[in-house]
Amino acid sequence: MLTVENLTKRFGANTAVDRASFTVERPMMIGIIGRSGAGKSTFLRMMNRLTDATEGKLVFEGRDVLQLKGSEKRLWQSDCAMIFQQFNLVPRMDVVSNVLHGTLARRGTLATMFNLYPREDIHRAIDILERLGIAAHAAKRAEALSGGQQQRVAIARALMQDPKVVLADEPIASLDPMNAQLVMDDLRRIHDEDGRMVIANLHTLDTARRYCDRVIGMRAGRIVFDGTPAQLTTGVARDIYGAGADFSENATSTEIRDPVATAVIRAAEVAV
Ligand SMILES: Nc1ncnc2c1ncn2[C@@H]1O[C@H](COP(=O)(O)OP(=O)(O)OP(=O)(O)O)[C@@H](O)[C@H]1O
Repeated sequence: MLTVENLTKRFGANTAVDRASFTVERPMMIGIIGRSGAGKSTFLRMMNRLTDATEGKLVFEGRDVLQLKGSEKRLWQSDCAMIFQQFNLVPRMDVVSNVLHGTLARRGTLATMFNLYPREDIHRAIDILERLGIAAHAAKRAEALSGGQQQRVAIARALMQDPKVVLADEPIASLDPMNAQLVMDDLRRIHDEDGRMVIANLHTLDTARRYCDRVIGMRAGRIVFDGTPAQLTTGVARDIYGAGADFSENATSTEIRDPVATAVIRAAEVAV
């Protein structure tokens, strides 16, 4: 369903992504790992057309999305929602309006200017917030929420687009371990329950191993590993990160392993 062929991005003399190629046969959860500057963000930005590729193809369900223009490109961007490290919400706007922003691509300018949303969209936004356990915060300003809650609002906004693919660029890099786990659980659920493809850039190995069906390792713009979490041994990881024999996986660990405390947080949030 997705074929990436020799995808390349150059910024002047710097090759950020260098002839990346891989194929995905069915929706799955894919983690992309690699050190800072490896080209992970540039890859995601090319995929949803925030950045133009220099060369190569990216074929999704039979169409090279790199060739799409105008309304077709906007439709693809709606099919391919993106979540960012810094949430990118409108801080002073309430949560439900932030979620409704996920419908912007298919709404008219006037309706957008005056915040006119169809009733069914408002109900759907609240249903999505409920599903993510944050409906109790619907009327609050986004800036009043914790980082983890804000990221879940960003996920709700993405789901509002009913996307086929969710791209997440370091979705947990700004979160504490507990909130990181809540956000990763939600990303996994929207793959498991909805069948959406999720591609997440992750800065921690243990998260990639724990949540992803497949892991792609990038180093200096190239794909140097593509396999299952089980194949991602410490030796392979050392290679991806270009580290020496003293490489410690703990340095890339979020230690998000406390299910009891997570359940307590979820229950407390629902009760608020
Ligand atoms: N807009 C840009 N202009 C020039 N160079 C850029 C631009 N965006 C990225 N680069 C360069 O491309 C390379 C890959 O950057 P990219 O942000 O994709 O890496 P990354 O793996 O996502 O790293 P990080 O985890 O730090 O975000 C880097 O050398 C970076 O400096």
